[in-house]
Amino acid sequence: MSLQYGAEETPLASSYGVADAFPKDLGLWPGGEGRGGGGQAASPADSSKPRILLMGLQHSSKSSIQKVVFHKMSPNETLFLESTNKIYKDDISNSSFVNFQIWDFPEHMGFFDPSFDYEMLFSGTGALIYIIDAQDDYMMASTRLHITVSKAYKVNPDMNFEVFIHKVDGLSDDHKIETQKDIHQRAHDDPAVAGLEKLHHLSFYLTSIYDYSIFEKLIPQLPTLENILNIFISNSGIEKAFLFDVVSKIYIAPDSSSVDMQSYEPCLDMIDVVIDVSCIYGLKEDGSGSAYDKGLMAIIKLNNTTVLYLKEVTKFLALVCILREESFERRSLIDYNIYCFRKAVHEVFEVDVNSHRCCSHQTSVPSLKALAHNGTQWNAI
Ligand SMILES: Nc1nc2c(ncn2[C@@H]2O[C@H](COP(=O)(O)OP(=O)(O)OP(=O)(O)O)[C@@H](O)[C@H]2O)c(=O)[nH]1
Repeated sequence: MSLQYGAEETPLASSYGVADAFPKDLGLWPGGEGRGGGGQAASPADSSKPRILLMGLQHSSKSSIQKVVFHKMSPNETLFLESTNKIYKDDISNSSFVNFQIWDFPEHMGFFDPSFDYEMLFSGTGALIYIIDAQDDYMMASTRLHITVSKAYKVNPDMNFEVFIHKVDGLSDDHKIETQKDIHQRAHDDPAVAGLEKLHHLSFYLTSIYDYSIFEKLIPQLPTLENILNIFISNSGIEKAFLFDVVSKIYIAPDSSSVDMQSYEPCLDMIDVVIDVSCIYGLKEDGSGSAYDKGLMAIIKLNNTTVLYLKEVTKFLALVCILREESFERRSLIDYNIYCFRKAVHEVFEVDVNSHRCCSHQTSVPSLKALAHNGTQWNAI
């Protein structure tokens, strides 16, 4: 999947204008705080970053998804989250490599009120993710999904719609498929939705915070990065490699569906060790500087004739490779391939940023083809 985001540069002044049109008595623009770290209750002065809107019935998991994916909350801790009663706006750009806003919109706060300002909510939104709790009776959620997408489509036909059939960890494989089919069928049978051409392509995904699925769906660069990582590994004589976001520890692996913990854990530990040592001995005496610098690298030889090799890739990403000692003897070639890999990753994010800047409509995630045109070449061992 590639999520697409709107990239309109909405002037601040007009944001103030439309925000004022929200029904104030519903308490959606309060001075009060949103819950949890990192975000805030939405205010009229929102920036024009690409925006993803999370919607769904109460307890469908909007906040859990946001916290687990972007705030390192462990899935079990989500059991203690309180209900959200304001729009909760989260700016995902400072702590990670992804760059957009995600809004948790509690629809019970007036979405179905006749005076609700749909224009304000949907006009600046690039993607709407509707979450359906697969462990609950999903009839009501399906109906609400249809109403929501048809209202959103009227305001903003360019918007992308994705449906997460969520909490599938509790379902058997057969039950998952049945549920997906049923929800899909209902969407296409509904005359309100069936008439909207774009919604023929409404995408449904099975997700859970207890596995990798939710990360995969929320980080749009993921498939491209996965492909680049595959190309790098197959040309470098490397056993395994992970691309980690050093802050959140979200990782990308060549075959993410079958990551074995015996490879993953030492790589994760290595990042912690390197950052810890760097924090203790690498910062200046007054505490300034960064524990994760450009050019940072580390090598650890293990007692099983393998080597762990860590290299900085971007401000937020580190590549950690596991390779055999004899492969590591050709380190200069590996370094050259890492250099190509690094360049390719930078291009992915540059293309993304540039397309957000340049286009006035929807932008898509760059493909590997685009990277190939830019001339990155890999040397094989
Ligand atoms: N089994 C399972 N439970 C989940 C999953 N994701 C979230 N939950 C649980 O679902 C419950 C509701 O989650 P919330 O994130 O508070 O739901 P919400 O949509 O933000 O709820 P409101 O703020 O009331 O609208 C919590 O108890 C979570 O632990 C999942 O993938 N699987």
